[in-house]
Amino acid sequence: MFELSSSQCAVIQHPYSPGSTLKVVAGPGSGKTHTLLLQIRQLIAKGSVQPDEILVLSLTNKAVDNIIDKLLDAFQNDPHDTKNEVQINEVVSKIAVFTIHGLASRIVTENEGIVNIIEEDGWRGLLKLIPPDLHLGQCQLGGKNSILRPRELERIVRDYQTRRTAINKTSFMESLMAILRDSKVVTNDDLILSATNYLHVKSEQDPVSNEGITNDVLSKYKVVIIDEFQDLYPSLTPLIQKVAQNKELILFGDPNQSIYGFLGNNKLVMKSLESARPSSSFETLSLPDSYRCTPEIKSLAETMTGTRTLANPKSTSFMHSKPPCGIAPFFVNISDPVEELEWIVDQIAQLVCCSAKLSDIAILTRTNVQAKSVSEFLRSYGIPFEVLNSQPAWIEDKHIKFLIDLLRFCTLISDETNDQSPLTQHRTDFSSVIVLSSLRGIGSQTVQTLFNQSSRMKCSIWNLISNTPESEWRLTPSQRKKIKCVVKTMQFAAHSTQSATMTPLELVSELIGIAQEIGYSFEDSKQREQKVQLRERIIQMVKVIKLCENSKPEGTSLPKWFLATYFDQGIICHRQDKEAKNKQAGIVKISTIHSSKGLEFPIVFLMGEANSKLPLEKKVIYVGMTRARNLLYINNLRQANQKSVSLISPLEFGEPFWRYYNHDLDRHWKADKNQGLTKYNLLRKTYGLSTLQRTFSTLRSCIRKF
Ligand SMILES: Nc1ncnc2c1ncn2[C@@H]1O[C@H](COP(=O)(O)OP(=O)(O)OP(=O)(O)O)[C@@H](O)[C@H]1O
Repeated sequence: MFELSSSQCAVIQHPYSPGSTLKVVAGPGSGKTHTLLLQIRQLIAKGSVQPDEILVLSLTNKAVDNIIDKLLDAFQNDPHDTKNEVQINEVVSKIAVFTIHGLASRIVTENEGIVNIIEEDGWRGLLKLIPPDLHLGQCQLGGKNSILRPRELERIVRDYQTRRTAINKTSFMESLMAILRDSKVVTNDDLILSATNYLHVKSEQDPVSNEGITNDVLSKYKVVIIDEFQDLYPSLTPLIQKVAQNKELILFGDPNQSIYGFLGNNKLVMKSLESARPSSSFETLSLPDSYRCTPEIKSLAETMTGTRTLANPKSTSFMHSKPPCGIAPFFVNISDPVEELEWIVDQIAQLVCCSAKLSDIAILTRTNVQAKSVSEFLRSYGIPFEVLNSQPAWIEDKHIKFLIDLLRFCTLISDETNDQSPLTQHRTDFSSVIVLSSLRGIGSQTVQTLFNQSSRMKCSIWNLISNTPESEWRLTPSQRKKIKCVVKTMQFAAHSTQSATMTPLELVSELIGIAQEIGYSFEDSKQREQKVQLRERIIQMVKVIKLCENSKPEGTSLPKWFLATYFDQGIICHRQDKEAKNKQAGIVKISTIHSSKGLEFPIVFLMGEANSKLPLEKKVIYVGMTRARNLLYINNLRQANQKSVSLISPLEFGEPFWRYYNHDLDRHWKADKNQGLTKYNLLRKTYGLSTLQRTFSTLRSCIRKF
């Protein structure tokens, strides 16, 4: 365990003070996350607050993942703590760590039941409702050749809601709005707004006595810690203010790493948080140290992006920084994308022949598409890799998404069947559209006809198909037959999936069975590799349902609790898997820069243009560059005419660098030049590098100089 700097100690020892705000401004690699974790530990150790009185929030899953990942370690490494492992686990499990949207979702679900947070899939489902050749004012939405995309429909709906466009008030748009309203379909912004309203309404009801997350937020939590404050955007401000009311608010972040500026101006949020409390209760501390990047990397990152280094106005102490490593970051200008990837593979081969492990290396890209092509390229060489997603992969899987939609549909049907009040009626509409439009043999036309007929009859789609005789459905005989089969299965499923005695595994098996029975096709997972992947993701889903089973409050059904919390619970499982993966032999990490935020790697290859003049882009580049501990390669693809820094092969870095490298990573190091070269030759054979012209020339020059 390392010694804490005086700036870190100042934050950790900061006394608990209700109603105050502490803002900790910390540069990359200054130990922000580490300090945040130790501060939580200290607050509990001093008895200022109990573990279940601390709420930690962040905007991204990645940041939450990172905190959950390290929280247990921080407590286990406390030399003064005499608790055993079980007791430590218990303490850590009481600390609430959520994304802001995860917290909002829990509050809203607790108060009004299941809500549908609409994402791309949801909009895609709604697109199926649009009749051919539908004209709305200036816009033509439907038609055979319509290329309306989910995002465009989202924009049209938003504009229509706010009456910003000249779209006529048509019965179609009104029915679409009704579906969204009655099915409680919300966007992320709506979710934040509703959660804020519930907190306002509940805080006015006296006394606050009931159990649940809303009351925990209002009366139990004493300290609210927000990590990565630079990611907050204005529409979150009212919720944060309400959540932090009367509590100590601690904000950690780095304005230079604000890469979500496109969501809104973070400075406005910080201003309103500052002005909400008297200035005497607002304190700013900074962590100016730099434990991660070599000075070579840090100063290049600052010069290239025009970032100002953090000063520590309050501290007169020595600023901690790593000593120089002697190797400056490399600029590599390769104009051909394939050549660029070939070059990276060759460098990886050389690096692992020296002292690096495959798991030390990260390739950071600007886009997901670029990350995908890098992963395909590495796969073709047999190089093991892992793509770091901002969300656990199972949640992103379209088949799993369907199973979740199906479970939501079953649960809502069950509610609608048991409660025919106007509030519950129509809640199934959105799910009906999403589920029906994903089934084989049920085309957009069938969904549109049912939607139009139910709108005219002023009943829900489910009500229409489950309660009226099939002869009244305006469908063809074959369409009727299919819908009849869906209704029959779903009526049974609405009952079976809600059974209190069902185990998580039984629940998922039941869902898969229902999906197949109603005509959902898992067919694109026919290939062995995809089948294995889907099976693994289904196992993930079962694991998360198991976690939900353990944390489920009394009186809430498992499906409902899962639907409300699977996102956050999924992150916990993601962490357990990561631990298992880390134990495997080394794997190269591939990630977009956005998903790499908060992480660090000994060696980073940064792909894409690095010389942008746009302020937001500069911040993205800054984040990418500062993920590297020791070696940074900037593949400045679009700047092919810019002069490259002359490249040195890793095999030529020399002993002092590799000694430095191993010391930095706390590894034992044994110099052996020849072994490195032999290994490189072996790798060339294994990965087929010898087929590459370029590699040959690098290799030849490398052998000559060795
Ligand atoms: N006092 C210390 N002495 C030595 N190393 C430290 C110290 N504090 C933190 N570190 C190390 O510095 C590295 C960066 O720490 P951490 O990830 O907490 O930084 P961060 O400020 O959260 O970075 P970023 O803002 O880029 O996410 C980690 O490897 C951590 O173990």
